[in-house]
Amino acid sequence: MLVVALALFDQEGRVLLQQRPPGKHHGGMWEFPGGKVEVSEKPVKALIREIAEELGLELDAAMLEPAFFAEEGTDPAIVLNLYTSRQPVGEPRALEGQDWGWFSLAQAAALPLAPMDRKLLSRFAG
Ligand SMILES: Nc1nc2c([nH]c(=O)n2[C@@H]2O[C@H](COP(=O)(O)OP(=O)(O)OP(=O)(O)O)[C@@H](O)[C@H]2O)c(=O)[nH]1
Repeated sequence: MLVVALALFDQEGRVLLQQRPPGKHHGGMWEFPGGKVEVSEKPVKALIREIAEELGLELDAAMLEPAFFAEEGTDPAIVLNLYTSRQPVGEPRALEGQDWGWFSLAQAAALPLAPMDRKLLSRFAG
């Protein structure tokens, strides 16, 4: 299964993270916003769709830079492709009622992060 996510940075170098809903897999843990790529969907299009659904932000493919990936050897295996964007995009809105915030890399590392998101975050710090 392919999942795409976004590390969106603000002007101060803080990154946007959101909290997964309780009751879901890794519920209550923090993650980069994003979601599953549907069959026949282009990964960048899936990311643009997910960010619009979750945060009400209209991104453009040209704003998205492929960064790192992480994988989990579950069945089915999950590959999480992370993109970055550092362009101003306006004020996010939590359209799914989720908690979210801007965090320095140190603040982000102190949160309870979903496992692949933690691996990906560490790539920025290192
Ligand atoms: N972001 C993230 N997702 C993970 C990790 N491990 C893991 O199995 N996943 C799975 O990857 C998928 C992420 O897609 P999603 O954010 O759209 O998932 P979701 O729970 O909203 O699922 P849904 O669309 O079926 O309601 C989920 O199935 C989630 O359980 C992880 O470490 N980080």
